[in-house]
Amino acid sequence: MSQAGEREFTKLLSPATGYGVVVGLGAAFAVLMIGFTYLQRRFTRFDTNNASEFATASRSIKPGLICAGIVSAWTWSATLLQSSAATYQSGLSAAWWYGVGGTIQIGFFAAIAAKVKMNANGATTFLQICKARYGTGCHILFTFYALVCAHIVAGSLVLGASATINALTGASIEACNFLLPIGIAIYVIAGGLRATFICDFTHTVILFVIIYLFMFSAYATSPALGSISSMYKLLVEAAQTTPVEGNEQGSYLTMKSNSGILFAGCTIASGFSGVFCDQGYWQRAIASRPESTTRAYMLGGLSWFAIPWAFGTTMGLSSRALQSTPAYPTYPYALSASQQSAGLVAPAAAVALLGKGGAVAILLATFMAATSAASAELIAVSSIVVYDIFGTYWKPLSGKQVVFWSHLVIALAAIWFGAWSCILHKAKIDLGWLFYIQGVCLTPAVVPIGLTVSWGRMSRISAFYGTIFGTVCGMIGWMLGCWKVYGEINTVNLAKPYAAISGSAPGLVMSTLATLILAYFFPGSNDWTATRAIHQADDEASTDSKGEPVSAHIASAPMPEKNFTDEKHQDANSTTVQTVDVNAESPGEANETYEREIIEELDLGLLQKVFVRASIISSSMAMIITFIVPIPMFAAHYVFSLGFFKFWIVASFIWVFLAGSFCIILPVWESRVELVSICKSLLGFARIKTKTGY
Ligand SMILES: NC(N)=O
Repeated sequence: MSQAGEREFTKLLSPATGYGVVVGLGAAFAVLMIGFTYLQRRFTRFDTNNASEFATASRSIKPGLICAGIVSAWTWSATLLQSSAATYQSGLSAAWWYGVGGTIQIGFFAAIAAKVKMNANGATTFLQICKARYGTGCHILFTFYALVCAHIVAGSLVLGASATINALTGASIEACNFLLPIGIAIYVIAGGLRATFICDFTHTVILFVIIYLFMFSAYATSPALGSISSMYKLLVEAAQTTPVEGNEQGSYLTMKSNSGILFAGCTIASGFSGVFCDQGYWQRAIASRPESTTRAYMLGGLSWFAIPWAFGTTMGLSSRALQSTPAYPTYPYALSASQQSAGLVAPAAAVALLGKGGAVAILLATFMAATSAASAELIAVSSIVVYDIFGTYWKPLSGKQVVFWSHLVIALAAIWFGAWSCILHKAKIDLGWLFYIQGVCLTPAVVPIGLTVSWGRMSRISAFYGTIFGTVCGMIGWMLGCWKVYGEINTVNLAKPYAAISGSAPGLVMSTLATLILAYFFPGSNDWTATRAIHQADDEASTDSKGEPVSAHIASAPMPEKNFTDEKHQDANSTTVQTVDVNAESPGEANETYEREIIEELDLGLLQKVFVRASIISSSMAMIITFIVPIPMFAAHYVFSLGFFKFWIVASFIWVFLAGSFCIILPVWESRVELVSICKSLLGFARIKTKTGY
């Protein structure tokens, strides 16, 4: 049993290693992206100097890469660290609930994404849809929510990663707060949204490999644990020495956990707000091919579930099981409350399982999680600022101006996120705090935003006042809950679970009720003409007949005749491959025209069917993972037998392997033609270079 007291984390790695990972890997990704962007410009029809390619990847991404992108963008530092911390505290139910709390929203978002394609396929941000439907008041309100969301997400990504790097290596938290987002900004600027998808893919591959590594170590190879049975035995002992209050028999091996259920409520609220208020999610829905958006989101949601469930279970339980062993980094003490809240449960397990190698692996996993999600966040913020603030309230922007301002905003946002994370750190706000507060702050906007793209009855009044009413109820509930349950309203108590749920539940429920009631009495016109007329800024689309730029926000320019041919023509004499557009003069025009083809070819009837199918599948999936699997075990007060625990762990292995296949193999398979073509072109190009000597 661990002694009472606390001490600092043993640092197995040097600060130089910490800086090396942050700066070195950041630079490696930047080089990769610059190389990728070069290949993309040279051998494909897509050019990142084009505004819509930069912000929406020309709406052409295939489902496998979208799936990897969703998994990657939704795998935050918190997904790894907070799921493990909650499992350490409440037992294995918490990892399941963390998975539920993030997955069901992605399922519902899959249905909403079909509606985006039907009703506003030319939009770049969800805020443009709000503006087109409701006007300025709602646009400003939801822009505020989107920016609050970006700040909470960015803070938790950067702070979670910096705290882990600091605990493992001693590198300064403040320095990491700046170095992480700045390194990410460099590669995002180099490659735009398509580049972040490619980086997401690379990150996801590395992340899954590290998850497999820890799972095999915990359940098969580690001398300290090494089998499911020995994990089970140590957890039974832990329940005797440090039982969990509110769990059946104080056990870590039960779904009957009061703190687990409370965590479920908080994580579901936090997850809904993190999906619907985050432009990063809409950006991905907009970036995908219309016909595959929903499938990609479904696959993404199911794949993502494996990460908190499998990783949280493995690392949270390993940390609990091994905390009395000398290899544990705070031995002979358990982790303090502040160390747990800072997200150090998984790093502690990694070190206890694999020593220095484990420290390096968790460092890499945290870095990958933070960078891939933060890259999505940087693009999201730049889209909001450029399209919804500059383009809407300052002046119309041409495509070139959009790209210029996007680059500048990404660079400034990266520096600001560094400063913002330092402010939070100085205010003693950490990953756990931000996790609980996210639902409180953002749930009132979830349903009004979701219905904006999907329900014709929504009106300016129902969206605006529904959100405001939910916000007021949520804030009152938050303060009252904190005061009644914890006795005093202060920073620490406000982010405790009962306070958080007293704020997020009324925020979600009351805003939903108010929105529905107001929409009944003050219905909208069910007219989607304005949202379907939204078009993003591009070199061609944003210039009117006199060559003047038109609004980057809504340009209802008529669609041009199709003039793009998708074929790549190989010049037999030069052996170099070029994208040839028979009429377009520049790659920018090629992007533009390709995209317009996609927009023109939308089959609304088919998309409506996709919407209905996605709604049915996501509701069924939500029922299964939220009620059918866990609730009977909760109601029966079931404590896992060794046999059932083995089944549970094997199921998590299978799920994580399937998820890995979706995210790693599918994107490569789908792009096999392009990959082979680029490889052939590269080989041909290299041969010519050798022959001609330049
Ligand atoms: N992305 C989350 N909720 O971990």
